[in-house]
Amino acid sequence: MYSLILRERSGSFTGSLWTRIFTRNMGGGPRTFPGGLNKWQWKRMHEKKAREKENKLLDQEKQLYEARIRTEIRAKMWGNSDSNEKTTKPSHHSHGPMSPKEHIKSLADRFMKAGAEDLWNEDDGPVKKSDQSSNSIDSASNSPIGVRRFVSEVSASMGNNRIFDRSSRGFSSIDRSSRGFSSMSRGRFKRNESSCDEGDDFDAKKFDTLSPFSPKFAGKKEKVKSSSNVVGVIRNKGLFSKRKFRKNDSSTEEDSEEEGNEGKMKGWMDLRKTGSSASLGNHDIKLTKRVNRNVTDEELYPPLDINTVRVDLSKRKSVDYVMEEKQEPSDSIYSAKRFDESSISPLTLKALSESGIVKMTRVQDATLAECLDGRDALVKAKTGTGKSMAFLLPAIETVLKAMNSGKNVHRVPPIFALILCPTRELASQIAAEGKALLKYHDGIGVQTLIGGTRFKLDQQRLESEPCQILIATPGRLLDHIENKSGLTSRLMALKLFIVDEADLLLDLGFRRDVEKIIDCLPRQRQSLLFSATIPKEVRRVSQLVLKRDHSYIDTIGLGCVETHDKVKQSCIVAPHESHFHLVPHLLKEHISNTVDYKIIVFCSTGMVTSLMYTLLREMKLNVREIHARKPQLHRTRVSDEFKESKRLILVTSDVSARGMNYPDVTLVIQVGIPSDREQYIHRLGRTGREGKGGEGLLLIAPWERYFLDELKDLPLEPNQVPDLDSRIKLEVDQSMAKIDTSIKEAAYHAWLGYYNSVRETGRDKTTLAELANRFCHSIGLEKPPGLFRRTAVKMGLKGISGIPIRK
Ligand SMILES: Nc1ncnc2c1ncn2[C@@H]1O[C@H](COP(=O)(O)OP(=O)(O)OP(=O)(O)O)[C@@H](O)[C@H]1O
Repeated sequence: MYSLILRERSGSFTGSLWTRIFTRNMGGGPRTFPGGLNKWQWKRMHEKKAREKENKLLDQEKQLYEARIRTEIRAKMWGNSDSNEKTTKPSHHSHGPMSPKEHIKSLADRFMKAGAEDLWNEDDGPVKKSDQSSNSIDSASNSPIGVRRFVSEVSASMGNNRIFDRSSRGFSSIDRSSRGFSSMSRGRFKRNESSCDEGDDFDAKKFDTLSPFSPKFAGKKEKVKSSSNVVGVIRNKGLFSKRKFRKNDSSTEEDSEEEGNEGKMKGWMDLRKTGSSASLGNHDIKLTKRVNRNVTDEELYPPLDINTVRVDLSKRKSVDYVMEEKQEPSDSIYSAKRFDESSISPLTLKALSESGIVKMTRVQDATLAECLDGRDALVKAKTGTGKSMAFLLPAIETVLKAMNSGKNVHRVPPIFALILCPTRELASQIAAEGKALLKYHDGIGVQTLIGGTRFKLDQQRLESEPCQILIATPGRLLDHIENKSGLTSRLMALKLFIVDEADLLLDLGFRRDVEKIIDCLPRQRQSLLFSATIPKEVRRVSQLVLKRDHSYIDTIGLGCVETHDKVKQSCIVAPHESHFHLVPHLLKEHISNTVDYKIIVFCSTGMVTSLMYTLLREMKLNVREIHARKPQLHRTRVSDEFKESKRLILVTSDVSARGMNYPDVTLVIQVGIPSDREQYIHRLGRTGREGKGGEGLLLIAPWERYFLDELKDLPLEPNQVPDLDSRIKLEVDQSMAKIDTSIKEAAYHAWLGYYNSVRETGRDKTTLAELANRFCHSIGLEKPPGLFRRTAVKMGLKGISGIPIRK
């Protein structure tokens, strides 16, 4: 994320840039670095702190878990046998020791949540019995099925859309036969496979790389036909072997720590074979020995408990099933449920029906009841499927409830719902949607706090107009909090905290600000996180905001791609020098084939956006630009115009990548690699909204091909490089020649800054300098413009040949 910020800011490396704080690229205004730190020291300090905090959280969780397991086993060893279990059995929710039955059941509950596999480590799987097991137990009961495989089956029987409830309320499942099963089993390996539409057969090989307990490892490869079969297998073999707490995948320090542990692990693994059920790190050595002495497998895995689990699972019901039951086509974004079947207020219903909104989308159906219940939730749903409404409706209900509670004795007018989002345009868009929903609710107001407006005016507006729902970008909100504008006391009554585009806001670039904001919010509150992409790391750090017993609601489904089937995706790999020729060609081609075209062109930085816009304007195309360096008034005007228009091209940086709802976009072109896979998905998501069709095109240079690996599970078709006709070439060259050198120089600097911050390209500075020079020539600059010495030092480019330094 930081690199993203840098990209936006790196359009021109002027002195003023480096004296500005690395605020959010999309929202915040300038702030100075406290303590006289420079930008890099500031960044490193924050990254270090964030890492430390994460590690601390993980350690705490680990310790708690270990302590509980130890207590449970100790209780089991010393007298808590089956016979007296009934009298000594503590409540499931207490922190006291559990009986073996409860222990196995609670573990089963944890592991059998689809999605829980994110929390497993590679070795999770059943204990592989010593030789005699393979000889003495019949093959059906002895199949060395992995926990992953078991969950896959169980998950499959629940369909693709799921609600995973961390509490005992759980979800329901129905047996949907092998079709669902195979799609779910593939889901867990989505990074390695193309899509959930791939063949139907469950392939045991897929487990080979994941678990030493996979069928191949055991010398067998078998297909599992029914979940009851699997349950039987698990009952006999022991379901759970080891749960190691996975640390931050990206941290090399932590990686090496885990590697170091591997040797030790091997030692205790041998012991473990004799019977431990749930184990953790080296602490299980002791535990396993005790289990070995006193407890039999029979006691640890009582058949009755597995049956209970089976019954439990059969009660759970997936969202998918609900959809099928109500005859809704599986590719529709809509559910069969109507808003008037829910408990939202009649005045909101009136506003909805007036806008022609009757049916819920799937994400709204899947989340509304949960959110209205006051539960915390982490929600994942595809782009353009109505997530904003899914959180605005509970926000309005929360406000109504709080205002009618009779406890309204606040000294200052309270803010009951706070919605955090990454960009100014998105905040305004959500506010507009909120206002439309509140049309008939007198006295309830939605307001925004976003950068680019005057601080004092914000303050006056907040004081003079009703504001029970506040929508803010983190930077500006923090400015208000830090400047003691009276906002903190108004937030003390907060009931609901919502983070839209949660993965971006919990990423390192924003996380610190989000943490500071959370520190100012009451602990007793409901929190909801929404995004179309939720990488594993985000699921982990979501604990910063959510309660431990939050629900994870995923309407996409494991193994199903996060992009829409109706959006055709393709990729062109062409030399970087040709990109400025190819883009106009591709635009003209699309325009000639599409009557009501509406195109978004994403460029990697603000200044490259500016250059592309100027070129297209020179070529007399109907084009507009938005990026962070444009004044807010311009950004708002263009954004509104693009919403309303047809036959228009918007050239933009990532400020428009997330959440923006521009209806009926027919084509999205991404020039150069996006910052990551998630950003690709969000940019692409500007087309194909509300279940409509669209087209996405990624244009990259041959040396950017490595990025395609990140997208290999998406249906991205390779396209031929189109033959450029000489007229277009000439037109581009002539138009480029007319563009002011300062725009090109700024674009060169921004380009260099962007690719320097991309890990893969930033490592080899000499190659980077060469590529930058090629880019420089392609935009008509004779030689690369010099960098300030300080800038070159900070970027690690001082002394690199091809990087001139300004005198
Ligand atoms: N139930 C509904 N019926 C009809 N239209 C709806 C419904 N819910 C939302 N919409 C419309 O769908 C469009 C897309 O919604 P929204 O912008 O909330 O999508 P999103 O899931 O938040 O997308 P992104 O992931 O890009 O942020 C909006 O125009 C919204 O008004």
